Amino acid sequence: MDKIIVHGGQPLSGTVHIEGAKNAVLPIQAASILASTGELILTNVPALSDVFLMNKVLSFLNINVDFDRDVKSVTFNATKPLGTEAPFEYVSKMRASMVVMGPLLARAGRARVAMPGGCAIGSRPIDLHLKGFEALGATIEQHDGYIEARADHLTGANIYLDFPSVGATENIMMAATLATGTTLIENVAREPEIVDLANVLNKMGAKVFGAGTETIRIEGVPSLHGCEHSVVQDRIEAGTFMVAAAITHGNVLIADAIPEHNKPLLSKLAEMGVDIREEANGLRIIGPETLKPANVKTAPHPGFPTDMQPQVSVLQLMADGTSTLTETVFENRFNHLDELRRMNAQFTIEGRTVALQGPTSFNGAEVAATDLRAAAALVLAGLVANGYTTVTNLKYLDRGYCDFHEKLAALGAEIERVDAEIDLEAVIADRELKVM
Ligand SMILES: CC(=O)N[C@H]1[C@@H](OP(=O)(O)OP(=O)(O)OC[C@H]2O[C@@H](n3ccc(=O)[nH]c3=O)[C@H](O)[C@@H]2O)O[C@H](CO)[C@@H](O)[C@@H]1O
Ligand SMILES: C=C(OP(=O)(O)O)C(=O)O
Repeated sequence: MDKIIVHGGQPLSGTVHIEGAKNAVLPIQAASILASTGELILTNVPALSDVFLMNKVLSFLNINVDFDRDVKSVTFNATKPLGTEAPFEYVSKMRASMVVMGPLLARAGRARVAMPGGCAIGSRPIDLHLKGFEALGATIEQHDGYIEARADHLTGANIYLDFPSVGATENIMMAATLATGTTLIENVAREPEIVDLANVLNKMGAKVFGAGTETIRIEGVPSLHGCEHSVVQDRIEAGTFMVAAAITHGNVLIADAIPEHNKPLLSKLAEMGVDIREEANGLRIIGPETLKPANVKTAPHPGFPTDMQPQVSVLQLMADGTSTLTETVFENRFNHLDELRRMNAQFTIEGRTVALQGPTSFNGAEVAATDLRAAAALVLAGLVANGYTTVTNLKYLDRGYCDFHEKLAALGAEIERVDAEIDLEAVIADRELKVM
């Protein structure tokens, strides 16, 4: 496995292009199950390990999947009879493979999916998904580490989610597209990725109304067909580069960023003294000399995204004073802080809130990613650290960031990705030779 080596201290400048969103493309890939005629053709698909894994799950279900990496496009053909089982081998590697359950149940009347475990950021139960399927008329059984849902046919129902879960909203919404009658789901997730999924389903012939609001209504239809769709931009990747520009006193145009999707982050950046300029083709982020402290609390959309919490903790640690950060969505999403402590971060955690003391003079160190956004946060800290930072466990980074180090290098960062076996000293010696 590779590692990233960053030599901190370079201000970033230039333009960075944002990929299609991981959290939009994964459920949309799963939606291909619903197309009993025609092909689903997706463009703006990011080349991420999660995307490849979801393609493997779909191939296992007997769907033809053709990924053309050069043009970032995937074509799905689900017209053959489908398999109905997503095995442990896949689900254990990626929880998001759970979203095949709703469409499989709707299309094939049966879905057997390995029980997803927890992960580094929390226990992540799926009770809301299952309650939704039951309300639509499915019977659920759990044995031998698998969850099995069955229904001869699904019938529309009124469903209230105790929490606006993204995955449960997607799974139930997809199941309901082929149910008989009307389904009303209340207290649903309102993330831009939910809206993107609803847009695809409607292009496929579904009747989904209200995505992006607290209530989604679905009028069931007998069948769905293929269509073409370009995946929405990744607001979390965009936000990560915004933080990179802000902490390095940089001047970076985040091309194709969608300001409405990043409102909570942009509002915090402005509060902290970052200069934000809306331009014709994106958002320009100019980092100030001194960042002001600000308090952040994560919440479901349109609240501050938990997927930006680790990255924003680095921003807060760079601010001139103490900031608080409260995580309300996941019960264990502060793992990156222990690694940042090894780089000289000072903080105190009390329950779900951490008080971060800035300004931090980060020191380079060898640190290990514990999850996807932790990996990004550690690279960000490396960009402003004194000396060299080595970030290991890049399998997490590759789940959600495409060409991350190349994009940072193109903005002026001194960053390389090398084989884990290569010594830091050898990388430094090589770099000094190149500079001479
Ligand atoms: C692939 C994808 O889109 N992943 C995103 C999705 O994950 P995911 O869909 O798993 O997140 P959810 O919105 O479902 O989870 C949010 C919270 O609800 C809890 N919960 C969820 C379902 C359930 O049945 N019961 C339950 O208690 C979870 O444990 C968690 O504490 O939304 C999260 C919250 O914005 C993001 O961090 C993830 O990046
Ligand atoms: C937590 C995340 O993803 P997942 O739900 O796929 O683990 C994330 O994207 O930060």
